[in-house]
Amino acid sequence: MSETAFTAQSASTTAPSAPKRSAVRSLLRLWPYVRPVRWFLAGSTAAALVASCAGLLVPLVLRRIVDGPVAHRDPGALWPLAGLLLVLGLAEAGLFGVRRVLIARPLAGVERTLRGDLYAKLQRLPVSFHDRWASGQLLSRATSDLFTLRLFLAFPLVFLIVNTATFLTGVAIMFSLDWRLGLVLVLPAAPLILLCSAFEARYSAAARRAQDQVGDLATVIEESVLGIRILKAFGRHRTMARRFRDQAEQLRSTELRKARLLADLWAVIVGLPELALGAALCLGCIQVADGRLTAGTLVAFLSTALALRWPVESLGWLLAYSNEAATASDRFFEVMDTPEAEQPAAPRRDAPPTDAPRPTAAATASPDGGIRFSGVRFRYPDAPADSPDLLRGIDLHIRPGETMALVGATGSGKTTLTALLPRLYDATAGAVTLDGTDIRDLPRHRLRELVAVAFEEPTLFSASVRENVLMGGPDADRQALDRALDTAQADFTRRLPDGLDTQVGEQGLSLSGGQRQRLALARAVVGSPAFLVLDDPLSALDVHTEALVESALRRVLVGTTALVVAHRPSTVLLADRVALLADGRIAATGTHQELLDSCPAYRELMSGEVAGRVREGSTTR
Ligand SMILES: Nc1ncnc2c1ncn2[C@@H]1O[C@H](COP(=O)(O)OP(=O)(O)OP(=O)(O)O)[C@@H](O)[C@H]1O
Repeated sequence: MSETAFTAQSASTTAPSAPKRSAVRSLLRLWPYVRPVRWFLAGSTAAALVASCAGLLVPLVLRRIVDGPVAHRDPGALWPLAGLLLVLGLAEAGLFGVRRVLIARPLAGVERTLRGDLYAKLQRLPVSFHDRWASGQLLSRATSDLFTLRLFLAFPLVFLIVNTATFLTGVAIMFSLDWRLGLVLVLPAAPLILLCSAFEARYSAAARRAQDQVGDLATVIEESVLGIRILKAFGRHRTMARRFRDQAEQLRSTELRKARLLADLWAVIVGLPELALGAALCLGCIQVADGRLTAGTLVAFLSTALALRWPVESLGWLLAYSNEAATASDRFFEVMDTPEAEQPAAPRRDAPPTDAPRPTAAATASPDGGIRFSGVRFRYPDAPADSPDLLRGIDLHIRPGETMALVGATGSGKTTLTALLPRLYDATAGAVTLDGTDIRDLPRHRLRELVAVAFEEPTLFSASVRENVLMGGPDADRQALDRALDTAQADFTRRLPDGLDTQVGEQGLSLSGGQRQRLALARAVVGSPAFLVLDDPLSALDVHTEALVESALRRVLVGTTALVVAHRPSTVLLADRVALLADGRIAATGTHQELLDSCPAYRELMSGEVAGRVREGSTTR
């Protein structure tokens, strides 16, 4: 992978965003995931609803107490009513507890399913998708966004329903107690509704910005952690810290904007009903003084109004959280809706059966055998529109059992060409065949069995040495594993504290570059692949180890058809023939000596000391 490619990748810190849809529509898209737990959700909502309504009965009991035992000075009649209050309180508390128990486990399951689907989708999406999306954006979608969705299903969704129902029931009770006082209290509803809809539009824009900024921040943190050595070595940690601070500052501003919006809404949501309550209190007192209302009814009315404070005041928080959940849902489905463009094509009529025995170099000596690129063109999806294709008609045949070195100037497209073979990218025109079969006709798993790859940048996973190597051939036995480690001169692994069971840290950070490269090479050869792609696999090795690996690798290459990207003459020497890539085409092929004799561009590429060393080396092969 060239430096330019890295820059392109890391620069795309903000993921493409989808068209805006309403919060309700965004949330409704979650229905397929919620459907399996709908009865738990309904049960939980019902429990909360009954609990809330039990709370609303309290003012009615209070009215009886005030107009009965209190007005008539009859303490004896108080006990049954006090008992009833106690039962109502206990029922309310108990039912809210039941609600939580009912919903906790099913919703954890929903979150797990969402996360599992997102992860599977990320695995299926083509490499070009990952080139475009910053990893922090994907990380934040898989973690904080899904957490937001679970919390929304557990609280705001339930309480939006419960609080609305409680509010309507409470208003009905207040109107039945005294319609004039009821009217005074519901008057602020109209401006509140208008305010809420204005709030929704503004808040959802801020919520989207904040969640995207969290993703950008995660990208900066991830890059800083992975690139800590480079940052320290170049003394760039302050620059990165400044970038982090800037991003964190932007996020802080957005969060403050959200808080301000919420505070404004909150002030009105709390202030208006308080004013209405004060007015109702004055009016109620006048009515009691006039004898048109009993004291008990006024107490019941005011208690009901106070009981409705939480449903009304929580509205701001519920709306805000629902908006964040709608944004999280949008962000989740932006990934899920991305087409997996590079679907396996329908097998062609002349395609071999997928369970055909694994071809070997010896068994495939037909003229069509080996690897053939025919008229292959390729351009990256995000390449500038006015730029020419990177590969502009590649015609190259690597015969069965042959090792072909691919050389070319830096940035000429060597890595890109090798990436077409395991279909990390698909050619935009032309065809690549393996033993005569178009690679698009091979199921992915079959293709990956046939072709093994070792990249210049060796990536290791947080797993044992054994697991890392066996990724290249899960069925390989102990001898095959030992052979692969010997080929890659990776006997250092046996001296690690736990031998092959030693965990190598994230990205193999605890190993040296050369050690990682050797493990990546062992991974490529462990499955005895029919076709091998090596992208400058020995670049990090010292001269002595390189010579040892080369001599062992020659024995492996005899049995496979291989394409080896070569920057160094010593790597060219591994090959039977060399292909020169220039201007998006194969400019020349031949043995190293033939090209040196006949191709000035090749001579130039291998000029000076390099050519001399190669010539020397070729005589010793
Ligand atoms: N993922 C990508 N998206 C867009 N453009 C890319 C991507 N990867 C590479 N490129 C572009 O393709 C060109 C060829 O890159 P490639 O890595 O194939 O070259 P190379 O010949 O292997 O270079 P080197 O010898 O330096 O490794 C680069 O100039 C780069 O601009």
